[in-house]
Amino acid sequence: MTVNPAHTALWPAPHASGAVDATVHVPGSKSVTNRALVLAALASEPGWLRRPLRSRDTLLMAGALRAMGVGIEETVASSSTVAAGPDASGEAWRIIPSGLRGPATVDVGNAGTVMRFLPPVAALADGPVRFDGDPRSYERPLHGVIDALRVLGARIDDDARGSLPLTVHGSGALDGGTVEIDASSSSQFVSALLLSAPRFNQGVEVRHTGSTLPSMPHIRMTVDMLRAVGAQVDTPESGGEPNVWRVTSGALLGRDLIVEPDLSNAQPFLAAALVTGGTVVIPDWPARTTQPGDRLREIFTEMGGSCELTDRGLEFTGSGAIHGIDVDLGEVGELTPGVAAVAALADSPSTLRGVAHLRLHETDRLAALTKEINELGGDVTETADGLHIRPRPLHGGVFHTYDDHRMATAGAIIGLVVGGVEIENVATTAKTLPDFPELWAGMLGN
Ligand SMILES: O=C(O)C1=C[C@@H](OP(=O)(O)O)[C@@H](O)[C@H](O)C1
Ligand SMILES: C=C(OP(=O)(O)O)C(=O)O
Repeated sequence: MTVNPAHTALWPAPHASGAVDATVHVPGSKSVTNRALVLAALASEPGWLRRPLRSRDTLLMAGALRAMGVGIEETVASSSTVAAGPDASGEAWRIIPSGLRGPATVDVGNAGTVMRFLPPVAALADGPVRFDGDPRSYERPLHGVIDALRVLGARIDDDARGSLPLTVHGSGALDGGTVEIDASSSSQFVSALLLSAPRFNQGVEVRHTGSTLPSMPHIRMTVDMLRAVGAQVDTPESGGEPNVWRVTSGALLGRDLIVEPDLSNAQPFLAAALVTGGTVVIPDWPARTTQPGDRLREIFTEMGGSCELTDRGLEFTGSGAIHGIDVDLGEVGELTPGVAAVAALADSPSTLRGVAHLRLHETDRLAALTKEINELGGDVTETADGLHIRPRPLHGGVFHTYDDHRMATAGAIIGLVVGGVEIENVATTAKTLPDFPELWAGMLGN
């Protein structure tokens, strides 16, 4: 967790002069966009992706698939020309699968979805695919995917043993079969193996052997999206053995999918309503979703707000009071920075649990949140698996972000009600929400 000297630009976090009252159109989900790109690339016919997220992580995914020979055409569709209905107007990507090619080079940046979901795809290519990325990507766990792919028949050179950079020597096909993995450090190991498994000769049986498994909603998202393109998937929730997922080998359909707004990226805007006692509406909030951000309705209600799903979207209102919370965030780890920011402003202490694996996210998020909130006058301590947050009056100062988009948005939440907060490298939000400063200013009527 080091401050990046190349990114010392400071963004004065806008202060809210009163209760916010805004409607915020949140761009598409990173997790849905990147899964949809992988599944469309593996399909046996072209497909469409409408309202995709266009951000660093998704452009890296698209670039990597293109490098392996997949066609991705970016178009803007008008409401009168789309088959999927009027809601599908706007940006649309047409994905044209082809035989996956190597040699190719993939830049994963610091995208967990790219570094974990693509090595199994590369194993199906007909030549070597070299993976490299940001320095932090070398530190993020990848061994679960590498070891599993070897068991399933792939040849991989991982110079650094279990992490990036590495080369997958694709041979045009992969046996597949049964594999045991410990996915306690990232659910993305499981998702990665399941997503490509319909194209493995024998499909896959993934048996998770670790003591914990984070981010179950993201695994459900993988399973739902696989089924939506015609894959047969057996899961613990559909009557199978606990901790075992099976995907049958078979062709995938090309579909026409509208990407839901990214509900985890809706978090700072909902938090703005909560901490200023205002109202924020997020249009197109899905009535049913696997996105972990949907848990915000419950978490932020417990912390003092109230919400309702109406024809306009999710209408979230703060009461003026902000309460502490004792919550296990293991299933929804990516919400932790935003929950911690609100908790630092609450009227009672909070305990956030179940998120030890966040130490290996974009940065060590537990250390970063502790340091940055405490430097503004807060009282946060790390526990073995989370944070204790005792609210204290905060003051202005620089909030460092460690190349972590969710640190930047967490700092912005605090800056709404604490004068003089400056966010270092707010541009890091481009990982999943490139227009964050503009959306934030728009919410505030600036
Ligand atoms: O599969 C996905 O799209 C994700 C899974 C989660 O990863 P971990 O299980 O590694 O926390 C989450 O934190 C990440 O933002 C996105
Ligand atoms: C952990 C995150 O991302 P990644 O997909 O890189 O794991 C995140 O977005 O909070």
